Amino acid sequence: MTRVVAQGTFDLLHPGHVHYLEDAAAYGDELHAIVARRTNVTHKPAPILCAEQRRDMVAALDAVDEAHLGHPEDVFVPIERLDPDVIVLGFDQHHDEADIADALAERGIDCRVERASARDPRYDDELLSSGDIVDRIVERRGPDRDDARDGRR
Ligand SMILES: Cc1cc2nc3c(=O)[nH]c(=O)nc-3n(C[C@H](O)[C@H](O)[C@H](O)COP(=O)(O)O)c2cc1C
Ligand SMILES: Nc1ncnc2c1ncn2[C@@H]1O[C@H](COP(=O)(O)OP(=O)(O)OP(=O)(O)O)[C@@H](O)[C@H]1O
Repeated sequence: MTRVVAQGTFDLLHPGHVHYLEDAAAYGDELHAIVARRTNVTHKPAPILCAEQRRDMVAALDAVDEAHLGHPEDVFVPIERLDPDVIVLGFDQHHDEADIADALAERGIDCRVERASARDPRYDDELLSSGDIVDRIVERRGPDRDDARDGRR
């Protein structure tokens, strides 16, 4: 049984996330997704949604066998617990394969590191970035929005 791990923030889910997780799942028999804690997302604006909601949405995807809240402090705690055969990084994830491989070796974890492919937009108006989705929401529903939702939540 080949166990695969994928990870990410997974704030506002989009087809790019689905592609990544399906790509990762193809590396083995069982895919575990680790959902980043807000405090560990320091390389970009913090996610809008809480970790539990982001975990639940990832868990609902067919490609994912189990989704886990990431460890608040040590990103290798879930890795040591799951003991995966493969860790698949996202196509643009800010982690270096060699650094991860070295960290795994230091911990005596026998696991290879792969990188998933990108999903390119299929439709003119497709948004394949959680951040871009947030930006569009602000643009269309923000304080100086033109399609005001008067009186509604
Ligand atoms: C091997 C690995 C294990 C990770 N484990 C955790 C974790 O336990 N807790 C956590 O908050 N984030 C964890 N992360 C996620 C990172 O914290 C980082 O925020 C995440 O990779 C965000 O990537 P993104 O910008 O693609 O969403 C892990 C990342 C990797 C590569
Ligand atoms: N278009 C895409 N194609 C393939 N993988 C993607 C795509 N978009 C995101 N991913 C992957 O999904 C994982 C989680 O990404 P993340 O949660 O950072 O979402 P994001 O949409 O990339 O966020 P943002 O664009 O706001 O940084 C990462 O490993 C990332 O590489």
